[in-house]
Amino acid sequence: MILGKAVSHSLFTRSILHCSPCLPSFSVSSCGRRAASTAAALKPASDVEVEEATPSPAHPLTDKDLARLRVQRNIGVSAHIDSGKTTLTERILFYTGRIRDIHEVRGRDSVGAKMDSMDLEREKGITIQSAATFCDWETTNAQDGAKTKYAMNIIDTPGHVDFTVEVERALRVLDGAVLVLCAVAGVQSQTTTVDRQMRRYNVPRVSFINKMDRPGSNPWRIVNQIRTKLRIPSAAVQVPIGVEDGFKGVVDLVNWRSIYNEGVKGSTVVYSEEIPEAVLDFAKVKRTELIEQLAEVDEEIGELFLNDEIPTNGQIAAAIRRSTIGLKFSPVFMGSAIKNTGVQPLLDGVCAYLPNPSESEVLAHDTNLPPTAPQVSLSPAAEAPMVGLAFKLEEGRFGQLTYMRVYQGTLKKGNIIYNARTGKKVKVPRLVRMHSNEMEDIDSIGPGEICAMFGVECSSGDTFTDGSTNYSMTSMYVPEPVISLAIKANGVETPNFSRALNRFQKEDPTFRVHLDKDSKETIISGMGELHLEIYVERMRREYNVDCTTGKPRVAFRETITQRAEFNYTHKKQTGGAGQFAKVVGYIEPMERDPETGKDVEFENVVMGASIPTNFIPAVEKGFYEALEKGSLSGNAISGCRLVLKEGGFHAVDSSELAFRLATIGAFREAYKVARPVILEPIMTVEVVAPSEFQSAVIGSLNTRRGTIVDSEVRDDEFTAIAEVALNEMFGYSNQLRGSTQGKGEFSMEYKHHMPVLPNLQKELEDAYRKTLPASKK
Ligand SMILES: Nc1nc2c(ncn2[C@@H]2O[C@H](COP(=O)(O)OP(=O)(O)OP(=O)(O)O)[C@@H](O)[C@H]2O)c(=O)[nH]1
Repeated sequence: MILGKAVSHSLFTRSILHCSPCLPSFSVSSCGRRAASTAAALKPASDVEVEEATPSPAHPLTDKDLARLRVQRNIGVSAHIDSGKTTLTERILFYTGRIRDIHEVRGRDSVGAKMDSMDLEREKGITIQSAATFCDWETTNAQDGAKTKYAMNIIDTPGHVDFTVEVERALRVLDGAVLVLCAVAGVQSQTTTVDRQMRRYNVPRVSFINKMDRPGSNPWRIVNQIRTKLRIPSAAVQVPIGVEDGFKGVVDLVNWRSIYNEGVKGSTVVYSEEIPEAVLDFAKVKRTELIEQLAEVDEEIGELFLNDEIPTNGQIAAAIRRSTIGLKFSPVFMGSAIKNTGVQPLLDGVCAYLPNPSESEVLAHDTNLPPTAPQVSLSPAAEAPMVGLAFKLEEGRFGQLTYMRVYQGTLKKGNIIYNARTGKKVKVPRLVRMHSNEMEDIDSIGPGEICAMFGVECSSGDTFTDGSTNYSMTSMYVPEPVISLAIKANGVETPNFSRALNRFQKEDPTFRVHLDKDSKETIISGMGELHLEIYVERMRREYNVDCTTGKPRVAFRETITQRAEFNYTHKKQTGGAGQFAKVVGYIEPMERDPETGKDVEFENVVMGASIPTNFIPAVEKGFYEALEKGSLSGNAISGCRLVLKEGGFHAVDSSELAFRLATIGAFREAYKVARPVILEPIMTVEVVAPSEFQSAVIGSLNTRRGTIVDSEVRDDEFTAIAEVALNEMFGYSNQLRGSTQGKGEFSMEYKHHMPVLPNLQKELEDAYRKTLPASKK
């Protein structure tokens, strides 16, 4: 465990989360992607002929499209920290021929894993940025030996929750995922976070129980946890041959055969029709369990089951595929990435059971239509008008790189494309396919594929079209920062200081920078200490800027609890041109959008010409400026909508400045009446420690005003999950170490912001008032 150990030197140890109870089965959300209709009765390529999904009526898929899409997979590898995602991906790259040798995460050869391409990642042994790679995989049909070559885009995402936005980005654009779990630790706090993110974007997943070689590994406990903790109907599609040190292969329950890895680094896969005697009976039981689970979620198997008929291998495989794509089931694979066992069968499973790009419906808004109009369904037809989503920006050695998933049509080098948000057009000068930090130039990219473009300025989450449509895709969910600190360049501040901060902000929407107007300090905010630490370190390494940082502070926020009207006139007549602007409207509390995380909004409902339209943007600007600093504690204001109803202007004295200042003044007045409160981040804290320390751990969480929401005792260790205010977590890693003889581990993740207790509110208000100049008190 890299970071959660109680020996961590850091103030807070990094954050991970247990989500609130999940829905019993996957729900359909409107995050721009809907689960594919299961009616298409999709069958696995490795076993039976594949039927394709219903084509979009507007742009039907041609046979050529279908042939291309059928063998395409865009998948992510996600999990709790240290489950072995990077180690697994390294094997995948090796077996698919992408890399010539395997290098371990923090391995002795000091090369580091391919996908951890940043120096910092290799040093710390953690994944910080998600890396995309492209590879091929050939499967062999178990029945007739027919071979099929698949093209895969794989994204290895960070497990650490401070970099959660990287996971969001990846899942937004992937068609399927591999959820990696440790065979000993099982479902951990971050597993549930990743699970929630997969649900948000309706991403079907196969599960992979890794580390089967570890002492104490127990895949059946993990399968059970997937069912009960993640509430996903699931069943193993394999049974291990040998345990722990003796783990040497798996029984394939679908095709009823044994699979072993042999040769150099397990690169030869040996199939045998003989099932070892030691596991034969058990494998039969588990195959029956697989069929029973499928009967619960799949009609065809359900029917056969009721009639006491035994499904064929092909029928079982087809049912797994249908129910996985239909978000009703997750097949469970097992292996040991480090021991090179079970990885190739997992790859076969990815091809067999995860969807191709035509099998999930992707939606976009037509911005020509009113926002309430139904969204349009995009079609992965090569000849359709191009629509793509820029999901990640990265500034590398060669300039800005923009990662894009093309959803519809074809993107070609030299094409003119339009940014749907800004309306700006841009020529695509260079198109590449990424392999971690190396690239391959390409001339064009078809729908359903992932590529990177050079020289395309935009923000992450922007939609690009070829200009013939006005489609725009919803962006991804961006959580609120929870921690902030003041940062200052040592010595004279060079332009590199702001250059670096600007670049990081563009790359990462959870990293924010603002200038505190009163203290004149630059404040950076993010998802956790490690998150900010990494950026400070990157400033030093990549921009040659050494910085001093202040003490990490909790990112408190302010919000309003009731609606308040305003009717405000800003008037100034001090010789020369005067200033005049009048604004009338109200502010009201606003719920956070569960999809995008947006919780502030400006709405203009002015009828007639009481405010000329050219001044409206100045009102909006004034509103956002006023939100930067609440009057209670100086923290930013969230959860607030401003509605502008009418106003007044003067032919000579009205200006943008006057309207901006009028709005700030109006907001400040209304804010006092809107019963403002201070909010603090509440974290979900997970502690794992030997059972003998249970009462000490629970006691310490209680004294920190924590609410215990779940606990579990296993053999000789226990897990406690509590909700605790981040402000109460200072010094917790030291305390935990002391109270558990260094054997306890903890992790935490942001849950939500909640109003602080009245005494803390008073304390924060008093402290803030002291920092203000006399005129503002
Ligand atoms: N015993 C055992 N150890 C493994 C296995 N796979 C990975 N590990 C070890 O587990 C540790 C974490 O592996 P990583 O591949 O870095 O895990 P990760 O999930 O990518 O970690 P983050 O990127 O930090 O989230 C490393 O020390 C690996 O050597 C496995 O199959 N068996």
